[in-house]
Amino acid sequence: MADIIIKNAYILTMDPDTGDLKNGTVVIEDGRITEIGEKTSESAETVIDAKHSVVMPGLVNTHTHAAMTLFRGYADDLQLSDWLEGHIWPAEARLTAQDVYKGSLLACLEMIRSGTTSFADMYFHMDETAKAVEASGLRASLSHGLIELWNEEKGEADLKEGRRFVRAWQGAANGRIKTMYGPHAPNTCSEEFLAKVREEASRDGAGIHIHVLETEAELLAMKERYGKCSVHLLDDIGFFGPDVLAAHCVWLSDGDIEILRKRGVNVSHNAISNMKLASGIAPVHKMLEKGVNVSLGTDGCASNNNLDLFEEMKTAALLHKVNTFSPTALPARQVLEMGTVNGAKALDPETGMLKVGKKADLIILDMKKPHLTPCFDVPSHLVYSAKGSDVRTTIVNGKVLMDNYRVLVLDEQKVMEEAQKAAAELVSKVNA
Ligand SMILES: CSC[C@H]1O[C@@H](n2cnc3c(O)ncnc32)[C@H](O)[C@@H]1O
Ligand SMILES: [Zn+2]
Repeated sequence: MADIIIKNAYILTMDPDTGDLKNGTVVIEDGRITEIGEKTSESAETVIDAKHSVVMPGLVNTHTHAAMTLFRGYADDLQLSDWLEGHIWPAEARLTAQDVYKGSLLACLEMIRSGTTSFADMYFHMDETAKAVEASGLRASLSHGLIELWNEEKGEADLKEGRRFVRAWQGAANGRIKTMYGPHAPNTCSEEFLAKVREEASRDGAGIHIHVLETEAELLAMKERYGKCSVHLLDDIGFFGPDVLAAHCVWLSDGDIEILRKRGVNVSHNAISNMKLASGIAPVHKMLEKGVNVSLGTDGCASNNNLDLFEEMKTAALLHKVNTFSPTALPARQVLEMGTVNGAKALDPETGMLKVGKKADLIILDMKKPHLTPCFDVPSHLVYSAKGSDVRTTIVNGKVLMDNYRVLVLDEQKVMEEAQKAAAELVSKVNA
C-alpha cells in the first residue's frame, strides 16, 4: 500500500520527458514518487482529491537568511551599506540563539504556507535554524556565515564554528538537512581566507554559499584592492565549481558570465532584494542564454520583505522584460524552471521535478479562486496571477506539512507570538 495518492489533478511535472498531465495521479511511497499517470491501481493511507487544483514541484529558495524574519520592516528604504552597517549588523550583534530559533521557525511556517519546500540559508547560531528545519519538516542547505573582515583571529573562530556546523548537521533530519560553508562575500573576506574556506569545503565534501557582486560598491572596492572583480579573484584562487552557490551576481561582465558557466557555478537571482536595495539588475537573460544555472532567492526578510517565491517569480519575469525591452524575455515556463528544477540542481537534484524516483517534495495549489479564473494556461497563472497563499497543501519527503491550508507540523499561533515577542525585545535592546 502506498502512503499518499493525489488524484484528479493538473500535474505540472517540470519533466521535459513527460510534459504536463491534465487529469492525473501521483503516488508517493517512502518519501519518493513511485508513480505518475492518469490512474493508479494502488491504494493508499491518504488519498487527496486535487480537483480544481494544480500539483507541482515545491519551490526552492536558493538564498535567504531565515531568522531575519525578525527584522521584517525594521530598516527599510536605505542604501545597502547604511542598511547593513548602520542598522542590521548592530541589531544582529544582540541576537541570541533563542531569537534565531524563533525567527527561523517563523520563516519555516511562512515557507510551508507559500509553497517553498527547500531553501539555502546563511546566518548565525545555525544550530537553531537546523533545529527549526528539523521540527518543521522542510528541506534545507544550511551554512554558518563567515565574516572575517581581515581579522585573522575572527576568521579562525568563524571557520572553526563553520566546520563544526558542517560536520554536526550534514545529512541530519533524515537527510533533509545538508550543510555548506558560508563565507559572506569577497569584499568582507580576504583572498587568503576564501582560499582556506575552499580547501575546507573540498575536504568535507560540502558546498559553498556566498554573496557575489551584489553592488557596484563591491565591484569598485575589489578593483581598488585587487585590480580585478570578485568573479576573477575567486576564479584565480580556484574557488569556483558546481558546488558553489553564488547569490546576487548583479555586477557581472560578459567575461564573468563565461567564468561562471565554465565552472558550473549556481547563481541565485534575488530580484526583489536587488530592487528594494537598488543594487542593480542582474544580467539574468544573458546568464540563462549562456547556460548558467540561475535559480531564485528571496534574500532575508529585511530586504524583501517576505519569503513568497510566487512573488519572486513574477517580479523576476517582469523585471527582465522591462530591462531588455522584450516581453518575450523570461517566459513563464522558464521562470518556473528557475523556481523549481534550477534551484534543485543547486541544492538537491533528486528534487525539483515530479518524476518517478524523485523525492516527494510537492505542493498543491487551489485554482478555484477569482484571481485565477478563467484559466487558459496553467504556467502563465502560476507566474503572473498566483500567490503563495493559493497553496493549499505542502508535502516534503513524502510527509504532509500542510493539508488543505492547515499546518500540521507547527503551532502556528505560538510560532507567530514568540517571534513577535522576540523581535520587540530585540529592537528595544538596540534602541536602549
Ligand atoms: C554571514 S551571515 C549573513 C549576513 O549577511 C547579511 N545580509 C543579509 N542580506 C544581505 C545582502 O543582501 N547583502 C549582504 N549581506 C546581507 C546578514 O544580515 C548577515 O549579517
Ligand atoms: Zn543575502
